[in-house]
Amino acid sequence: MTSIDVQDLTKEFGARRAVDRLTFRVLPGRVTGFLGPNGAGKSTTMRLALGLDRPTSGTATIGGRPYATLTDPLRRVGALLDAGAAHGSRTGRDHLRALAASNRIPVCRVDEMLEETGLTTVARRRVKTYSLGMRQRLGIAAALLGDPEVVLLDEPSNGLDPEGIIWIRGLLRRLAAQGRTVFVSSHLMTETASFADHLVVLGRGRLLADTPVRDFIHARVQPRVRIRTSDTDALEKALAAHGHDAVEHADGRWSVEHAHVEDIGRLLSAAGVPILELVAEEGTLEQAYLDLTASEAEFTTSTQEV
Ligand SMILES: Nc1ncnc2c1ncn2[C@@H]1O[C@H](COP(=O)(O)OP(=O)(O)OP(=O)(O)O)[C@@H](O)[C@H]1O
Repeated sequence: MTSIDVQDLTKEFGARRAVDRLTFRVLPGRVTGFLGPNGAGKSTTMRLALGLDRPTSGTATIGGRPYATLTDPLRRVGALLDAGAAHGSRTGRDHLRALAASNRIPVCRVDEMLEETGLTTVARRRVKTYSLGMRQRLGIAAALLGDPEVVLLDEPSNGLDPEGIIWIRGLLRRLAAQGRTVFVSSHLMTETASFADHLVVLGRGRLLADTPVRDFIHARVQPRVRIRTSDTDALEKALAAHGHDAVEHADGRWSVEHAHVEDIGRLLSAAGVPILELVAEEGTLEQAYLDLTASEAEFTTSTQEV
């Protein structure tokens, strides 16, 4: 099993503590979203995990070993940190061929990855002529070239157009379904909610949450049910009998706060209330995240969710 293990990790830049006694694990078979506002320490944590920077204290290991000690690291761990990393005067294809050659990766992977990332038609163009989105795709192709078990991507949706964003979502889901360990940083909530199963949330270098996305939302945002009926008296009576308050809106719909659609649907059905519309209004990751950061002061490492 190849997990990423971060243990009591701290990184200081002069007097500034960018990463503060961070402990979490990123497990295989799921996409873990790495969230936090600008400057929270996400990139620094990824750089430490990849051995690009030295921790002040603590450890970050991959499959139990520091990245620097891995043999054939590109075949174990694929990373996208900076899409500008490719040499501008090389073609995209040559960039990948050079990486394959220096990492003992079969050259057939180059064309496969160009295809996978939608770059086949521009593969013979120099990288300096690429758009930001194309560079991002090339960075992802490079990360996946060695067929790695562990994938770390820092803001992979950067510069991608809507079609690219849909593509990356599918790609991340596929990588996790293949059993890989997929760790993806972002500061875009809706985007992260669309691909992540699990979340690690940072605030000012500290761990604020390490929890499944679903639990993260449910713990912070109360669900609501919206109803439309042709018999409002029966609706109000049935809800009141079960201790629910219904609020009528100008458009004729009713809503019930703090309620699950399964419960409301069942009780209205049992009471014979005609239902024209029944909608679950689940909280969003954005609402949950804002709730968390608003109460950030209450969170310490002793109350973190694991
Ligand atoms: N090489 C460095 N020297 C000094 N300070 C640094 C260095 N790298 C990062 N920092 C500081 O560490 C903190 C964490 O930065 P980091 O880039 O890890 O955050 P981030 O969560 O990735 O943010 P963003 O979403 O903006 O990329 C910031 O205050 C940043 O200014």
